[in-house]
Parts: sequence; C-alpha cells; structure tokens
Amino acid sequence: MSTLSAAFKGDLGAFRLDAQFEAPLDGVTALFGPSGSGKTTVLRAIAGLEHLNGRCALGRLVWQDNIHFVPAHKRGIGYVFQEPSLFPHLSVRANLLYGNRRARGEKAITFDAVVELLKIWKLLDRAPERLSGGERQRVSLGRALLSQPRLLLLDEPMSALDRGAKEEILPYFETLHSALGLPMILVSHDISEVERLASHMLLMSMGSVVAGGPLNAMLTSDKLPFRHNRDAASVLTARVVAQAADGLAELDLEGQPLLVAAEAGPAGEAVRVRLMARDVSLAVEAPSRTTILNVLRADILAIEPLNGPDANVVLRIGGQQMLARVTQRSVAALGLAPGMPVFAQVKGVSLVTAPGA
Ligand SMILES: Nc1ncnc2c1ncn2[C@@H]1O[C@H](COP(=O)(O)OP(=O)(O)OP(=O)(O)O)[C@@H](O)[C@H]1O
Repeated sequence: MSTLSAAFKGDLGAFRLDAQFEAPLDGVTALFGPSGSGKTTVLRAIAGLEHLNGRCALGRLVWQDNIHFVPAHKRGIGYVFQEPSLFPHLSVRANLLYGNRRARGEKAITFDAVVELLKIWKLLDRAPERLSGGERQRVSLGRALLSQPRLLLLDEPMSALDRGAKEEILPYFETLHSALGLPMILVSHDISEVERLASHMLLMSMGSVVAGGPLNAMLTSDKLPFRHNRDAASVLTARVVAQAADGLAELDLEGQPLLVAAEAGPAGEAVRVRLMARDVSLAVEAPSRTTILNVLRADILAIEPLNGPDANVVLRIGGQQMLARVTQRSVAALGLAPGMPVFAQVKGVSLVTAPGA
C-alpha cells in the first residue's frame, strides 16, 4: 500500500523535533498528542512550509531528501488551518475559484461537486465577513479541495469553533474521505474527534511520534493510555445490511446483527461504529426480556483493574477488539476470566465515518 513516509529532525528555538512515521494513503490519519508535542510543526514540515532535516515522500513522489526540497507550492497539498483563511475582499465564489485557478493538471474535483458536497450554494455571493465561523471553515475547506490536492492537511480545523458550529461541520469532514477518496492528515488533540474521523492514528509526545497504527488497535492497546480514559471507546468496522422503517440501521458486525439509530448507506457498505466502554455491560448467560437491542457474543481477552472500583474488560468479537467498563465487584461476582465467552450488552452505539479503504 502506498504511504506518506517521513522523518524530520531539527530544533525550533528550545523545541526539538525528531519524528519518524508512515501514514497510509487510503484514509484519514490523525496526528494526535498534547498541546506543544509538535503536531503543527510536523504538518508544516510535510507541507514544505518548514524546512527541517530529513526526508518526506508521498508514495514514490519524493518531496524532501538529502538533495531535494520541493517547495510548498509545488507539492499539491491542500491545507486547512485552525482559523479560516479567506480573502476578505473576494466573494465566496471568487475565493473558491481562486483555489481552482491555482490547481495543477487535471481537475478531478469540480466546482459543482465541492459546492454540493459542502452545501454552500446559498453562500456563493456572500462576502466572508457575512459568514458564520462554521461556514467560513466550510468555504476554506472547499477552496483547499479545489486546488486539486494529492493530500489534504487539516490542522485542528474545528478548534476555533463553538460546540454548535463544530457539530454542524463535523458531518462534512466525515463524508469527505468517502466522497473524494483523498488521503488526509488531521491534527487534533480531541480524542472523540479522532474516533469520529480517523481510521489510523499517530501519537505524538515531546517532538516524537511514539506510536502509530490502525485506530482501534491504538484505542484498545494495553501499551497506550487510551483505554484508561474515562471516555474510553472502541471503533469497530461493520457492514450495512438494511435500513429499517423505524429509523434503525441493521448492520453486520463479524457475523452478528447490530442495530444503530442512524441513516446508513447502501447494503454491503462498510461503516465504522463507535462504542463507549462504559456503555458495554457483560452477562454470562444470554439476557432475555431486556430493552437492550444489541447483545453480542464475545470472548474475554484480558481483564485490567483500574484505579478505583472499575475494570476494563477487553473483548474479542471475530477479528476485532472491543472494550467494556464494568466494576471489579461484578468481575469477581461473575467469576469473569480471560478465555471466557460472554454476552456483551451494548447500550449505546453510534455510526461514525466509513473506513479508509
Ligand atoms: N518557529 C518556531 N520557533 C521556536 N519555537 C517554535 C517554532 N515553531 C514551534 N515552536 C515550538 O515548538 C513546540 C511545538 O509546537 P507545535 O505547534 O508543533 O505543537 P502542537 O502539538 O501542534 O501544539 P498545539 O496543539 O498547541 O497546536 C512548541 O513548544 C512551540 O512553541
């Protein structure tokens, strides 16, 4: 599979960056880490806006090595910043067309497709100052897309927005990858945003990439902090079976039915579902006469007591891992142990983006 492969090393004032990583080009890769860990610096280095020592290649296209350094404007990268960056004196339409005019080669992403995808028809003749923060960011995204990028870099594109505007714009980011098939790197320090949008994650700490891999493997790994979080979650891949008349989407998760309150795509389409660990409870016998719709057969892989009364139970469902957060008291009362088959009762599940490939 084609990857973005990079290694950057250098000092920025007192900050040392020494980051090596690979990101698949068939999905959304989140660059996740605490504030000041170097995420924006890595993004700028990929874009060629920061010239550090090292190398960077998109598949077989070498942007930087010991000899070459392709300047930013020749890399064919779309960049969306935290703050929307539009020309104040140009209308939305002219801002979008500016992105398109600068585009190289064949124009695979059309003006009409972008306007439709981002639902910005009504905004085309407005000036940027007459847009809300969320609308401005949608137009900035549209302009980046119309530059026909090979790679889209998103630097916390929702962090300057309030909660309402964030909820309004998130679905656009969610559909972006499946609609355009464009590889993306998303900088974020919000794990729930990563869970909703990314299929792959690189974890940064103090200037280095300390771990990387498929999203769910990272979320459920015993070597990483994610599964200890209060809001720990797993993100599994399922397939659409049908859309029921009562508004529930019927999915197939590793051969078992899973119902989600959502509008799903066509039958057979792969989707990702997010399950909060604390919304998963366990039973050793099949529960009957319960309001819980989703009961999945699973095997216990590991049990990990946490600080306080709770424990994580790591479950295997087919080839995927899922987290359940229960009390240590329940673990003891039911005699739960690795290797045991159990019934996982899922109280809440949400549909997130389509997976990468
Ligand atoms: N040009 C520069 N000169 C000096 N220091 C810099 C420069 N650019 C970045 N830094 C420092 O490098 C460190 C990493 O910054 P960076 O913006 O990459 O982190 P980040 O993980 O993106 O953080 P945030 O989530 O807060 O945006 C910070 O301590 C920052 O002050």
